[in-house]
Amino acid sequence: MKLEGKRAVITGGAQGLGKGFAEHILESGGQVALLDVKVSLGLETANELNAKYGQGSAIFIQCDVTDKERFKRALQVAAQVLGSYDILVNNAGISSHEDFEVVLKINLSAVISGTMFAVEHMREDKGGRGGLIINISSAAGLMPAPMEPIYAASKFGVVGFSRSIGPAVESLGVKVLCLCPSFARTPLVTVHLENEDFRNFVESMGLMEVSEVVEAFATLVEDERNASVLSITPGKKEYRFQKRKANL
Ligand SMILES: NC(=O)c1ccc[n+]([C@@H]2O[C@H](COP(=O)([O-])OP(=O)(O)OC[C@H]3O[C@@H](n4cnc5c(N)ncnc54)[C@H](O)[C@@H]3O)[C@@H](O)[C@H]2O)c1
Ligand SMILES: CCCCC[C@H](O)/C=C/C=C\C=C\C=C\[C@@H](O)[C@@H](O)CCCC(=O)O
Repeated sequence: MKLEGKRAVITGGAQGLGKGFAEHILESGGQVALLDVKVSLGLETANELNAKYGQGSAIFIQCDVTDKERFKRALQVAAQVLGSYDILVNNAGISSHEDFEVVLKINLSAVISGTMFAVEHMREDKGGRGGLIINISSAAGLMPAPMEPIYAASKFGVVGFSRSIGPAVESLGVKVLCLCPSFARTPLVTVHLENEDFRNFVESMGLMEVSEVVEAFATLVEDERNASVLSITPGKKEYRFQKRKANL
């Protein structure tokens, strides 16, 4: 998909990878709505992006994606303010929490509800204009992560969901893509780097800059292969599960 003139909603867009994806869309001539629980940071980021890319290019909407009604309403507000939206990036995520169900709610359930809401908005058989849904999983959605088993469960879930729902919504003009980065330099990772074991593990895998993940995101969006899963590790970008069997 060419991004010029396209309108995107990005969950967890106040910082980190979400902010990086927003910058890429804006640089390509699109507009963005950032949804996040962090209100002052979200407003600050939207102001920064408007100053850089032109007033009206970015809006911020406060939203906790685990609250289904508010998430639905936030998407409706984004559609009203932007005119519509062509892309939803389900990016909001956390690594760990004392209550494992919170991790599953943010990292997996909200990806599912966001996808369902966006399909309803985009579906061509009900007057929509089609679109792209990009779900952010992780390398921990493709391989075991013994340090974070619940996180890994949520991210494996995102890969399985994206590969399954993509073919199911293709006839509606909607494609679902999935991105699986290994470690990147964002607050999600950097807050833990003082822990020596964690730091050693990250160093053994390598730590990407946000720009390397954004470059992979750009490839995924441009290629627009429905139900595809793109893995990005330092210096290596690779489509996984290439051979799709017939849709059952
Ligand atoms: N940074 C990495 O190394 C890495 C690697 C692989 C995958 N990921 C995934 O990429 C995504 C973005 O991660 P990041 O590294 O930018 O993290 P981050 O912590 O820097 O940013 C995540 C954003 O999500 C927001 N968020 C959290 N819970 C939310 C909720 N309930 N509702 C709305 N917003 C919420 C946060 O406020 C924050 O702004 C996550 O899904 C993460 O699992 C990150
Ligand atoms: C197997 C590949 C991993 C892929 C990257 C993943 O998506 C990103 C994860 C980001 C953060 C993970 C943090 C995990 C931290 C805890 O397990 C803990 O070990 C950190 C130490 C706690 C502390 O003292 O801060």
